[in-house]
Amino acid sequence: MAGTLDDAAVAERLGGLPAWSRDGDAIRRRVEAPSFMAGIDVVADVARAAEDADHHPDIDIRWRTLTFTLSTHSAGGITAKDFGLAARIDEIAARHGAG
Ligand SMILES: C[C@H](O)[C@H](O)[C@H]1CNC2=NC(N)=NC(=O)C2=N1
Repeated sequence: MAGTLDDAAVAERLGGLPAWSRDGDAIRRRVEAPSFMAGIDVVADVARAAEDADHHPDIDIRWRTLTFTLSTHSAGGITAKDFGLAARIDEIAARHGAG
């Protein structure tokens, strides 16, 4: 589908984002926050970044563990937009002391 990255391009970009891995038509990372509320703050900042980018992750919250899953539904796969938001999520997690 137009805009989707091929397997080699996905693998190359994942090389620059070591916390992320591929799962089919999506990329995913887990974030461990220092506390439940710190995790919620991460989610709130990611939500703002997602709105700015008009690109929205799936988010799973389990106490201090957050899982972010990114895929471009309109394109039917992984695009540069997913990697752009992944980099933002890494910055936000680091700012909140989450890893
Ligand atoms: C109209 C709007 O741009 C689209 O619905 C956007 C919104 N956020 C989105 N987020 C994601 N992850 N995939 C999309 O295809 C998508 N589409």
